[in-house]
Order: sequence, then C-alpha cells, then structure tokens
Amino acid sequence: MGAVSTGPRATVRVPATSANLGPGFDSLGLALDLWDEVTAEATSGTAITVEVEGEGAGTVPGDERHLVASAMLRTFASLDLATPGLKLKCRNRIPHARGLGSSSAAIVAGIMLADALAGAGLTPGQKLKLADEIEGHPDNVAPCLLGGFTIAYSTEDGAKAVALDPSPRIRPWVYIPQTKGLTSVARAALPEKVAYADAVFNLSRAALLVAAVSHQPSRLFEATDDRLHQRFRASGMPESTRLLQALRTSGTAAAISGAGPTVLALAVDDADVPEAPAGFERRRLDCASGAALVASEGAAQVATAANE
Ligand SMILES: Nc1ncnc2c1ncn2[C@@H]1O[C@H](COP(=O)(O)OP(=O)(O)O)[C@@H](O)[C@H]1O
Ligand SMILES: N[C@@H](CCOP(=O)(O)O)C(=O)O
Repeated sequence: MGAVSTGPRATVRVPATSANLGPGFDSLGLALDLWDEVTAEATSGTAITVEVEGEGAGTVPGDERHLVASAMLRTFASLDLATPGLKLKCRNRIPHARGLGSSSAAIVAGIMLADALAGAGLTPGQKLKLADEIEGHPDNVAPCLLGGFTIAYSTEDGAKAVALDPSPRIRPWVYIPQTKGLTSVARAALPEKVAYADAVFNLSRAALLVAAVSHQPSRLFEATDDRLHQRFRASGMPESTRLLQALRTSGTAAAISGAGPTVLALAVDDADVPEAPAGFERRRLDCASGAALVASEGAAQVATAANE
C-alpha cells in the first residue's frame, strides 16, 4: 500500500444538478450554475477535520463521516493508498436534501480532491464509476462531473455517461421549498413493479426529452411528463406536488427535481414562469459546466493502479 505525502493542497468546485427531468429516472441529469467549493490539505497524522461554511454548517459531521471525507477515504482505498490526515474547508451553496444533488456534489468533490492530492490521474470514466458506486445511482454524479445535459446508464463495468450541450434557449428555474426530503426516503416510496403502459410512456418521453433539451425546446412540455416515480412520491411532498400540477396546468414544462422536493421548470428564451407560492424560493439558474479543479499545489504523482 502506498501513501500520500504530507502538504499537498487542492481546491475543487462542484455544481448542483437536477436529475430525472421528469421521465429520465436514474438516467438523465442537468448541471446547474450553483456551486460548492471544497479545499483539502493532506496533513501529518491521521486526524480528519472539516470546517463548513454555508449549507450544512452545524449539522453535517466534522470528521471522517462527512460525505466529502468519506468519498476521499473510499477513493484512497480504491487507489490502494493509506489515507493521510486531512483538513477540509467547505463553502457550500447547494441546499441539502432538496433534490439538487448536494450529496452527489460532495461525493464528486471528495473523489476529485483525493485524486488531486494523490496525483493519481483518474480518468473521468473512473471517477464516474466510483461516484456511482458511492451514490447508488448515476444521474446526478454524471452531470456534476461532466457538465451540461447527461444520459447516464449502468453496465456490468459500472456507470457510463454521454454529455450533450443543452440548447442555449433553455432557462432552468428552480422552486426550492423550506422543507427537506431525503433521497433515500423518496426511493423507498417507489413500487417494485410498474405497468407496461407506463414504462412505454416514459420510454417515449425520455427519448423525446433528449431531442427537446438538445435542440427542440418547443417539445419540453410533453417531454417532461412522467409516470414512473413522481406520483408514488407525491404524498411525501404534497406542496411540491401541488406546485408541479399548477405549473403544468399553466403550460410550463416542469418536473420534480431529482427525488424532490424542489420543483424544476424549464423555460424557453425569456418566457415567464409563475411566481413561487408561499414556502418556496424561486431562482433562475443557468445550465453549467462540470466539476473543476481550481487549484492544486504540492501533489507528487504516486504510482497507483490508475496510472501504472
Ligand atoms: N456538502 C455536503 N457535505 C456533507 N454532507 C452532505 C453534503 N451534501 C449533502 N450531504 C449529506 O447528504 C444529505 C442529502 O442527500 P440527499 O438526500 O441525497 O439529497 P440531495 O443530494 O438531493 O441534496 C444531507 O442531509 C447530508 O447528510
Ligand atoms: N434518480 C434519483 C435522483 C435523486 O436526486 P437527488 O438530487 O434528489 O439526490 C431519484 O429520483 O431517486
């Protein structure tokens, strides 16, 4: 087993993401222009400390159980490297447990930081595979890593993805509620089986969505409809469900963002979207590029399975 030297420091920025986009359950996702920034330093000893500013301050763990730290540990282990002491500083802007991919952003940040501190040179495909293994579904980690609009899929060799440029005419809006909802809880509400007709419905809408997001935004309203997951989760997020119905009744292309409870609306050009109801904050966000290493110093390249 190798070791990471003491002293290297790296900073990454990772975007929020909106997964599913209606019909593309566990596959489609969009990177959004709202970022967490995390700095990690390898220190002597084995202590792991985490300082958090913004979202999650005072609530997320300050030790190795912190999601960025645990993703780093997992990455070092996959590289057959002993974990060094770690000092993490997180500046968080992505709201937690709202369906905007905060956990995927934390996981991607951890993988990228461990890769940078170790000088391992993991490829985007290797990072995606590892991120999916940690997160359990690939649709947020793919746009977080690759940016833009992504189609992610699972294979026997792990998750893979294709990234496409969303049409520049698309303007994402998010309606973020004050109430939280954990993805694990929303996943537990899903049935084991779905009706064949509903599967066919979603297949056609997900395929249409790829065309609509890429170059035919006039189809977005029809393309964001879903029959596989939103209805089963509705009782767990009644206010978001009411908002979703109101938006769609007004002709706005809208879906639950990820597992909710944020609602995503995709407007075209400068079309107006309805005001937020009480209890929600409405924000206009641009589509975004993927996670980036913004600073790195002192990492010596070590021999690992990734670069041998
Ligand atoms: N930046 C972060 N640092 C530490 N933990 C985080 C971070 N982001 C998310 N988490 C953990 O993940 C949980 C939310 O994950 P999840 O239920 O998947 O919702 P979402 O990813 O949609 O925000 C948080 O309650 C927190 O425990
Ligand atoms: N496909 C997943 C997406 C979860 O996204 P998140 O942002 O809510 O973590 C699901 O719908 O469960």
